[in-house]
Amino acid sequence: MELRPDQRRGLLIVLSSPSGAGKTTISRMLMAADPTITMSVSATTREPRPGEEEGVHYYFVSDDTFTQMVEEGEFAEWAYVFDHRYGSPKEPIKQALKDGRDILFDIDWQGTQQLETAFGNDLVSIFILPPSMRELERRLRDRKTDSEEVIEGRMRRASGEIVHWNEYDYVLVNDDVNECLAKVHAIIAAERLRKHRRPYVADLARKLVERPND
Ligand SMILES: Nc1ncnc2c1ncn2[C@@H]1O[C@H](COP(=O)(O)OP(=O)(O)OP(=O)(O)O)[C@@H](O)[C@H]1O
Ligand SMILES: Nc1nc2c(ncn2[C@@H]2O[C@H](COP(=O)(O)O)[C@@H](O)[C@H]2O)c(=O)[nH]1
Repeated sequence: MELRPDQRRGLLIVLSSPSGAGKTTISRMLMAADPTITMSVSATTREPRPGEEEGVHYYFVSDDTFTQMVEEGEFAEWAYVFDHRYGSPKEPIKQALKDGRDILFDIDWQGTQQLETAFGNDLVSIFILPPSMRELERRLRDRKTDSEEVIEGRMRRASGEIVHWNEYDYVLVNDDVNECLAKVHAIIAAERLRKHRRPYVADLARKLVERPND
């Protein structure tokens, strides 16, 4: 079959950060700017926040349902985060890779490690740092979605997430959100051009060498 110049493998794009650093905000801006990217919708055992919709932000499931999903091998990765379980369904990932579409994950470091093991070269991982712990706490409070107890728990666990920064391909500081978003766009644009994702260039180079007079 003839290869098209723009034909390439789909990309798994992972965003991780301590809670409140801005991955959800950046993911939504990215999706609005580039509708070719699909968001991976996780399943979680936590309660929905005001405004969160079933099947859009998460699949909200009971503990028993989550256990059943794990046992039936429905997750590409899953982990305990902040006393709840969260997992990325496997099927949409397989479909996206097959169709050459990019899929975006807002997951923690444990999930990133599992996806890296499973998908290796198809994954690009980005860690987002807040400019300071004080600003991280301000953002969590300003969001007004969590109780004092939840905010304190997330702040206590922030450094446990941040220590994994060096396991990621890229590390960005989300100070000005538009600047950070522009850097995420630049990373994705460059990653899409990497030679191992583009069978056309390998094929063209081979033909140019084999048939220099064509
Ligand atoms: N660069 C920024 N400057 C100021 N506020 C920001 C910035 N980026 C995000 N925020 C705000 O910080 C709050 C937390 O952001 P967001 O919900 O995107 O974080 P998160 O990393 O996805 O958190 P979680 O892991 O809990 O889902 C939101 O109210 C968001 O509007
Ligand atoms: N390993 C996974 N982590 C996930 C997944 N979905 C979300 N998350 C991470 O959980 C925390 C908390 O999220 P919140 O929506 O309750 O604020 C955050 O760090 C997410 O990145 C998942 O499927 N797997």
